[in-house]
Amino acid sequence: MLHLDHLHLRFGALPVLEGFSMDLAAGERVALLGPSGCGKSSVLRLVGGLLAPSGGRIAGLPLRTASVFQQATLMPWATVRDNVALPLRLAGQTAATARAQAAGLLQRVGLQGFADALPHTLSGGMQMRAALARAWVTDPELLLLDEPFGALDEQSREQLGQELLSWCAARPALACILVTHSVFEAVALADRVLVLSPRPARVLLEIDVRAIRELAHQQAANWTEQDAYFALVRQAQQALQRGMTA
Ligand SMILES: Nc1ncnc2c1ncn2[C@@H]1O[C@H](COP(=O)(O)OP(=O)(O)OP(=O)(O)O)[C@@H](O)[C@H]1O
Repeated sequence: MLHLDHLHLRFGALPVLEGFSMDLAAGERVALLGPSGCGKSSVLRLVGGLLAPSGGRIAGLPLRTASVFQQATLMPWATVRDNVALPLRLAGQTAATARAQAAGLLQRVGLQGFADALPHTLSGGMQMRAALARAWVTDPELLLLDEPFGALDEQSREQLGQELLSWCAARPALACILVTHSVFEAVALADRVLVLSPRPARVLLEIDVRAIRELAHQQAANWTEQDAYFALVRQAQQALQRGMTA
């Protein structure tokens, strides 16, 4: 579906990407894991059209793309429902239709009862739920997630991660790129993990989480899914450490 082909990006004299490539199939979740400042968010911003590459090519970008960032970035003066309804209003739907759809989504993310609240009256986790609802309301084909759970406590991270998985499970064609600092989150949420080098980012290691989970299923008697999970986490951690010391 999406092809990033030898992307180059500089900020002034700073080379951030020098020939970065990756592919993403429809329905696939790919996590980008890498040291701080290596260029993960820049990749997302290029895909989201917030930055233009100085070289290379982005092909196969779907029509409906939605982004969620570490900050919920809700409009402070609008109710939670109107925040979630905004993408539909911008797409030309009537206020009544957009609000009705937003209300359904708010229920889905556990924010029923908060539709008329202003964002500042919600906790960080609740604001992030609203931001996810705002992304989901457009029924995107591609979801760009930039450390969406980074500012949350562990329990909220876990809960929202599970909600994300169940949302994706109900939409088999939805593809996601998830930027995260957490090896655990990457392995738990992604189908494929790309471990990136320090800037300029290049792929040090690609882990196919699905294939290894499948292997664990086949060998269930002596290798559980939990063993596979920790093996993957160790593999990613070692690749990150090797990248840092290379
Ligand atoms: N608008 C900008 N102007 C100048 N430099 C920038 C800009 N945005 C990012 N950079 C620099 O580009 C590099 C890559 O930034 P980016 O945000 O993509 O990294 P990252 O891997 O997402 O980092 P982190 O994990 O810390 O969020 C960093 O060195 C950063 O300082």
